[in-house]
Amino acid sequence: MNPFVQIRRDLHQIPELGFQEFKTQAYILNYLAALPQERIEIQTWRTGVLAKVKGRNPQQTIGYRADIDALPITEETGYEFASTHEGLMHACGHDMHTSIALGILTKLVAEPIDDDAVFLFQPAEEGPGGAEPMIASEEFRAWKPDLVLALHIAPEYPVGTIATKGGLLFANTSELFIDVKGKGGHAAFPHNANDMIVAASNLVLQLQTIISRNVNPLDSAVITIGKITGGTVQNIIAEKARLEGTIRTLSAESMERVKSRIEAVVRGIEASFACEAAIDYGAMYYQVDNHEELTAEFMEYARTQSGVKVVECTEAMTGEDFGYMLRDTPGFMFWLGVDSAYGLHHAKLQPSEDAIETAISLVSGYMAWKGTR
Ligand SMILES: CC(=O)N[C@@H](CCC[C@H](N)C(=O)O)C(=O)O
Repeated sequence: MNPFVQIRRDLHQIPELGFQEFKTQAYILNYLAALPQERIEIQTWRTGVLAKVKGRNPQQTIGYRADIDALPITEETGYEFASTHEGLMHACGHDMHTSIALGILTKLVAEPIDDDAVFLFQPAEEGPGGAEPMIASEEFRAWKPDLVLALHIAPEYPVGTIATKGGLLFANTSELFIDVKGKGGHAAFPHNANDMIVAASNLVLQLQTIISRNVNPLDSAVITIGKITGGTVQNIIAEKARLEGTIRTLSAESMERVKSRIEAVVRGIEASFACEAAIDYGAMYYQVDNHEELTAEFMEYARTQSGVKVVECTEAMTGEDFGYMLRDTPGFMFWLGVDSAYGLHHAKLQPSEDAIETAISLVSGYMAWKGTR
């Protein structure tokens, strides 16, 4: 078996949430410690790792970023190597991302290039966001790359296909938490209470009218409420309820417009249900804006590689805090086909492990081509 498939399986068994990636960090550090050390320098930052592979005659630093955190999902893959952490799963492919990054790094240690390469094993992509504070850290600034790249697995594409485009690739995101508080009471006497289950249900539906009635149909936006909690038992009117969701827009300006409409709708719910409501926007991610020339150059390079099919895709409403790295440093992200019947954030996501070798060979080849004179 390809050693990086085994690494992916090891990581798959120990999924951890953002900024709690202690075992994952230890795994990465152990792996790096077992490599020949002459060209490697290592720093840790919170639960992340930064690893430099020194080049033979460096004129620039090429950055490669992999996110390492997991999601609060109970796995249903039936894998022999399923998650051993109850309620947590690598359901967004970050186990694949991390093993691929270790594979590329290993290749550059064995076959050094001229330029320095910095590998950023970044915590907390799913939330609350590790890229922005990592960029601000002394550790990152000491090794700031001149260009940076990353990939994300794509269940909908076959293995061997990569997809990307210059310019906007992923949306602006903002988490959304809304708490409503009314008056609880006996289920039989609704007129003596203010039922927050009914208020929250109305709110969910009214939020969707922002997308259908307030956003220009030619400018896409998404509001998804992924979780509703409230109440205690079936025959007590709920005093409180909480909606948890996310907002996606194609520009920072439409994010502001959507938020101002959310605030108006929430004020309306307060008035009509005689309740109090509080909005918290949680973590926000800046759009992933691929550098036009570097992306075009990478796509051209990838087209010359046997077994690689390059697709020019459209932008997607997914979010990625890698957008902050690209706001700071030129570079790009691309989708890596992994051919899974179940999509990202699904309990049955099963990315094809054949894509690990494809990605290691494509990206290490590109970095060698870009970083050797
Ligand atoms: C690639 C991917 O699936 N990224 C996540 C990023 C989540 C950001 C944040 N927690 C939010 O929900 O807004 C995504 O859901 O797109």
